Amino acid sequence: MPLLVEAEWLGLKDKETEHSIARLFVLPLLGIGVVTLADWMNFLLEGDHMYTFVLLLQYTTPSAVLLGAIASLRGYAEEAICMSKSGQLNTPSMAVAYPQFFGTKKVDTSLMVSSSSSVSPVILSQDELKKVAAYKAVEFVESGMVVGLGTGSTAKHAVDKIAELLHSGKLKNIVGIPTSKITHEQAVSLGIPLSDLNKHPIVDLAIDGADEVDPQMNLVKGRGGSLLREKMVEAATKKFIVIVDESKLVNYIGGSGLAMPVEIVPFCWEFTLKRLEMLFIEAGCVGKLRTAGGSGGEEPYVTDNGNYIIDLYFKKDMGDLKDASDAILRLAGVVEHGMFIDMATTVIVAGKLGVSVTNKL
Ligand SMILES: O=C[C@H](O)[C@H](O)[C@H](O)COP(=O)(O)O
Repeated sequence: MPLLVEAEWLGLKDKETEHSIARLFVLPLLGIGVVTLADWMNFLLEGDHMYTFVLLLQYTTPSAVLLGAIASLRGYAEEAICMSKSGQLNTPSMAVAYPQFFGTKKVDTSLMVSSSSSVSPVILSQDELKKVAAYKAVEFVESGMVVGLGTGSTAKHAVDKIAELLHSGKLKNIVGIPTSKITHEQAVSLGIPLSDLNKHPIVDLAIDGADEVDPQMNLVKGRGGSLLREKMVEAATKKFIVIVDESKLVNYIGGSGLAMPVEIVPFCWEFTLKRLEMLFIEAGCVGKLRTAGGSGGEEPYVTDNGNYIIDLYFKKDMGDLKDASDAILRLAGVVEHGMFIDMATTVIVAGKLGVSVTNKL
């Protein structure tokens, strides 16, 4: 019986609490009830107390309940969805389970069925979802490729996986182009051969996270401070795969209410901040200098390129994104902004109901 149903009986709202209560209390009580009823109706082997005991044990221990939930992974499916340039979604074309995340050799793939089956109640943490999206993206990496290595907590999983495949010999002759100093350090520590855009001006494939993804696959990036190098590398790539967990999906750019970063030169940054706010006065835009470090955390955050970041917060939709982009870039003092408009070719979203792969045609 689906766990969600029991949770609904209890009138619970929070999904993780629902699932925990359902797994740890409701299901065991139901199990006891079913076994007791079966015993009372003489459905069990008469006089075989050990058999009854084992049945009760199976249905009441949390680990057994958890194993049942893991088995229900068969409902965890992936949909490959094609999206047209106009942003219309077409019918899902394929469905498989999460082999790369749970997938270790222990997974019984015979349990995997299509996404049209039941919805799995198994809860993944946000970091696990990021890993699912990242591992899926790495399936697109082929030997001999020049690969843009993104920055952030999601992209980090992709870099780890690429290194693992290189060491196991499943991938060969990969050249990585890191999008930040921190990714450079990670890749060096993992032994991934690296280069740069000077030597490799054309990148085959880039994999990176994002802070927001809108329905047209436009992005906000740079809350981790790496937007400039990311944009340089990802503008030079043939295929740009964005990897996110579902919390990053927004109806419109700026729609999360969180920062849209703009990298600026430090010179007279307050002047640039005010000019940025003025551009979007109708959208209720407020700008803040990003700070980090210092004894009180009040020192300006300095990017890998020696610049500052102004984080813009919008109360309303900023309107046409290309117009907004042009207006920002026309301001002297602005180096780059974190809107990645029409750049992603594939978006991989890992959510609690599965992972979707959306390609821009
Ligand atoms: O500057 C940071 C990058 O744009 C990241 O890709 C972005 O902030 C997403 O990071 P995360 O995967 O940690 O959410």
